[in-house]
Amino acid sequence: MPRQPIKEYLEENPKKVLVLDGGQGTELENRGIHVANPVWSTIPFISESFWSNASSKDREIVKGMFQDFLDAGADILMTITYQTSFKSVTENTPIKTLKEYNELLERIVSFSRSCIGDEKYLIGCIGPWGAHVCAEFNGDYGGHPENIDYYAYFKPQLDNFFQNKDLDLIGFETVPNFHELKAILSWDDTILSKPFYIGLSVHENGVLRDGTTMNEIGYYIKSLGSKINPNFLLLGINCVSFSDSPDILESIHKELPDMPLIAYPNSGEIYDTVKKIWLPNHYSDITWNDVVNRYIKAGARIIGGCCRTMPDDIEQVSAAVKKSHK
Ligand code: MET
Ligand SMILES: [Zn+2]
Repeated sequence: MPRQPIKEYLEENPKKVLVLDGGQGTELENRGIHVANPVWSTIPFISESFWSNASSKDREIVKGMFQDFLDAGADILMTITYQTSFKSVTENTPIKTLKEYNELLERIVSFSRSCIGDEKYLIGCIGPWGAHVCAEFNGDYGGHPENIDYYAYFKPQLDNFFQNKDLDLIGFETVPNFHELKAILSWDDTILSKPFYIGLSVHENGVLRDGTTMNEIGYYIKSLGSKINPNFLLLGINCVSFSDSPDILESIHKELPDMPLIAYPNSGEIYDTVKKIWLPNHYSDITWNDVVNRYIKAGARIIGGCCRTMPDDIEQVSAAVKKSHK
């Protein structure tokens, strides 16, 4: 077994920080894949030619992206499965059965593993319910978010990922709603049977997108006490504003000082949904080095980038992490 189990690695090396890759969906878009469709960055994997034609252009693009993140210094990379829930895939692609869906996930995971080799860690990435209903950035899960059957939504992807030995960690990303967070934390280690983390989607002003404060989240997690799933390894933030992210991570650390954290912000650019362009980040004087140092002081153990962060960003994260290890 070339990789030490990630839980053991984090426990035995309390001062070490792992470098995560950058924003994959937006990076594939930069490289020419048209991701504007209901299953977003899953799209290249839906076409049979991706699998049957070894020199398919999309295949080269995905491989090239993984290689560039590896060259930038990533220790841990993600499968491109943010919008690959059973519901999204079966409603929007020719894939209709559980058998075909499982084949799709197995192909994606084993392809990702072949791109990154056996030594790096691989995260099975799972987008929130919000990714299915376009609500990751407003947390609006309708009138009765408590009645949504989150388990039914996640189950096919979870069942598949939890039995796949190529995956070291499961990532619930961009979770914007407190009811969804509580649902995930209510599942025990028979359901969530391998290490997982939760990345929260947090507004610039520091509250979860649905308005829940970090204090309420901290209080809730502490109240679970020994009932907490032992596979819950890290809590953190992803796809939040680059410049506000250190304050946000520090606020989580203040509530839960012993919790290992994960942080991977977006580039800080804002997407103009009308003009369909990215508008610049107004705080470009803040560097990755500053951000990474503040994250590490606040208990971060995995650091990388989300949407619109590129290999060049990961190189800067990696340089800052290396300096901190000296
Ligand atoms: C909307 S956040 C998207 C996160 C996902 N891991 C990606 O970069 O593709
Ligand atoms: Zn993102």
